[in-house]
Amino acid sequence: MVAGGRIAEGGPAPAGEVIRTRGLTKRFRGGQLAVDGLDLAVPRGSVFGFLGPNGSGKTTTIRMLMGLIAPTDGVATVLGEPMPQAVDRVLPRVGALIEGPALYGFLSGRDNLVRFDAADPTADPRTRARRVAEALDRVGLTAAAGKRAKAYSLGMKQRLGLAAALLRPRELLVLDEPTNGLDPQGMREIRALVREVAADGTTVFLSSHLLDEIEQVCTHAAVMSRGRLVVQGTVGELAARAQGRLVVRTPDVVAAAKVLAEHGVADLRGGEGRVDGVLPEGAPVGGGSLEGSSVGGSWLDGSSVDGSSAGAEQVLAGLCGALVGAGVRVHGFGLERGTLEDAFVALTGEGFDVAG
Ligand SMILES: Nc1ncnc2c1ncn2[C@@H]1O[C@H](COP(=O)(O)OP(=O)(O)OP(=O)(O)O)[C@@H](O)[C@H]1O
Repeated sequence: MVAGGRIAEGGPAPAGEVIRTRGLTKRFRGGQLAVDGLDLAVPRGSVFGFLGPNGSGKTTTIRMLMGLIAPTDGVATVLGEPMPQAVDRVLPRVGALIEGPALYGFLSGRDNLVRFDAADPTADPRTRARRVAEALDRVGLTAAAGKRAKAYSLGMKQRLGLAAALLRPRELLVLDEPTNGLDPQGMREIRALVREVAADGTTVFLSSHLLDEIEQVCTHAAVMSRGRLVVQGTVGELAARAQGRLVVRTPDVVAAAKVLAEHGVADLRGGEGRVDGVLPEGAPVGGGSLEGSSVGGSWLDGSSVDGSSAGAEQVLAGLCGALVGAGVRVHGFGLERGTLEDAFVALTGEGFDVAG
């Protein structure tokens, strides 16, 4: 599919990718490898969460995507254009909020927006007041529009920054940790805004170190760890598959655990009428073997997601057959959905803040 491909007129689904990188790499002068061979694909129309612990390379990636710094190696395409080469053509189509908005504290919220709008050579001065009023309304700052920006709370400043990014219709909105430092109410406001913007058809790319934020607002996610992409896919795929635990309901707990252990199910836990455990990658099942791409850490390469569910089903069927064949009474059998947090901790071996 062509990167940045346009939606066909009247076409039902968003087509193409708004961001695509190949081998994108940034090594800073001091030798620090901040981003290491990143292959990222952000589908048009998605709310794409770029997740990773502090220092994992998110901001550096965003700065390369926006043409603020040049990559050491690799290529980045944004809205179908190469970056940073096409920065002048691409940036007018992108709203960005990176490292907090650059506001004049002594100016009112409204006058800050007037200033942003005036800095845009393509913005018609005759319709400026209307654009500014609409942007203020959109982020809920109409009542506070006359207040100096330095008197705004952090959440209000972020909303004003978003209003500035949304003064004109955008195809892509890029937000670097948009809720960082906000209280729960401020976070809710920003997340609601992100959802609204996305519902209007703008693709949103937002970085975060908060898992539940990604779960709440994003359709897709990519996980960074130490400059490398660990995984990317839809949020549903990530949560559902990376850490699903097999749950067997049975009165024969000991016998069931024995059979499951023999078939490679790990981390077995027995309880009242139930046994659960983890399907390991490559576990032998019913004489066959589990495909490497089906379950476990390595399946999420972004390309084999659909094909892998058939593999998982086969594994489950084999296990169920083995239990029944061994005389275990199976009253319930299935995979329990893991949370995104389970998935990411398993994939990165790192913990996350899950506040918010
Ligand atoms: N200008 C720079 N010079 C040298 N090293 C840098 C520079 N900018 C970032 N780094 C390093 O690159 C790595 C990635 O940083 P980056 O800011 O991209 O991570 P991040 O995931 O955005 O983290 P955070 O959430 O803390 O912003 C870190 O080790 C950081 O110290």
